[in-house]
Amino acid sequence: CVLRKIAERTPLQRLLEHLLRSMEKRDPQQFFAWPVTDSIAPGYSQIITNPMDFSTIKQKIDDNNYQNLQEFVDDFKLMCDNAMTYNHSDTIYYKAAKKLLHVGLKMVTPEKLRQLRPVLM
Ligand SMILES: CC(=O)c1cc(-c2ccccn2)c2ncccn12
Repeated sequence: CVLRKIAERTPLQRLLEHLLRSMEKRDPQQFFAWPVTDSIAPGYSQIITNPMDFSTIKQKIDDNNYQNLQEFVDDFKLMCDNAMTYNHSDTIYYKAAKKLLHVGLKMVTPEKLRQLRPVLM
């Protein structure tokens, strides 16, 4: 039979998956769940050069593509900034992005990180 290598998780991957789940909970309408398409957002791919969404972040965690927490936070900020670039400030998407950015960054303050399994910090 083929020996299957069970995907073991590094401590960083476990931390990032916890943070991702917490951030996704703050997006109940799932505006940020999947890549934004040009069909739902006309001209999106011409305006936003570096698209990002939660499903892409999840894939990067699974691929062990993040070397550290900062790279993960940078993608989260990119995702929110893209929405605040493409969408006008009076849209639900802009407002959702602004709120999500604020809430998400509070999750990764040193104080909050220390509260996560202190033994790991
Ligand atoms: C994140 C974002 O910019 C976005 C998500 C969506 C979206 C995401 C899921 C379902 C419906 N719309 C959207 N629609 C129009 C313009 C922008 N957006």
